[in-house]
Amino acid sequence: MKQEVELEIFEDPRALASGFALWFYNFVNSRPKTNVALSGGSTPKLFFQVLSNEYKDRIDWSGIQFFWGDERCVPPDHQDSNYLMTRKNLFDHIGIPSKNVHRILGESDPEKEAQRYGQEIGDVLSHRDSLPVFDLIILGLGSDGHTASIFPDQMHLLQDAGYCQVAIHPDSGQQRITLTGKVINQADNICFLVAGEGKSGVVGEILNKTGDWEKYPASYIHNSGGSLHWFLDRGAASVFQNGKN
Ligand SMILES: O=C(O)[C@H](O)[C@@H](O)[C@H](O)[C@H](O)COP(=O)(O)O
Repeated sequence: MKQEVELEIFEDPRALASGFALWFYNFVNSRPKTNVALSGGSTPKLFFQVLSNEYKDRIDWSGIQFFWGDERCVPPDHQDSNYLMTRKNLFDHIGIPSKNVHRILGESDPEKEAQRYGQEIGDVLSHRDSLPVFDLIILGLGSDGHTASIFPDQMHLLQDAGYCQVAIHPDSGQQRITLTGKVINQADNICFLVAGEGKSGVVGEILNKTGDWEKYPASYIHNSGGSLHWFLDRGAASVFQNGKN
């Protein structure tokens, strides 16, 4: 079954962050409770800043359970930590109960933590077809086609039977913990946030199914039955829109 992609294109990264913040506000306010998995990366950072500046008092934060789609295997005060980025740009500015923040313990033994976090997800979320269901997963896209921490040389993580696994960044060798493709694709809503011309080639290939699209993990993210949204800025959308690749 071919899944429709809902696409929104904004002028620049800041407009994209504002547009997605409005979408997020409407989403969480239309439901009593939300389980969301966050992403690392530069666009989510802007999105968190907009949320804390403009939506701080307009969202009932106690109704949201925050998880992560991936984390770097570093302590929570390390500059590479996705948790630290979220804390600094969002949690430090809003009233979020600590029981609502389900962080990946990047400082723990990676294999054990992947197991533990998978168990935590399994315990908190409801299930469909024996898999936990996120209401929303926010994803970024690397210029090599990776998403969460599923890299092109580790495509097996798309199909892995676990909920979480250890991944290795192909260039730096840094260990990561990532949700597997099965859990990502079980989400009710998946939102890619992608900004910048540097991503335009890979975005064009994935959305037009041209070139090397089959080699990119992000090409295999489609939540059967759910909604798949791509939020782009003009730079990231340029090749896709011109149909140049
Ligand atoms: O922790 C991470 O690094 C990610 O979750 C990763 O998948 C990221 O979203 C992309 O690499 C895009 O990152 P940018 O938005 O910074 O380009």
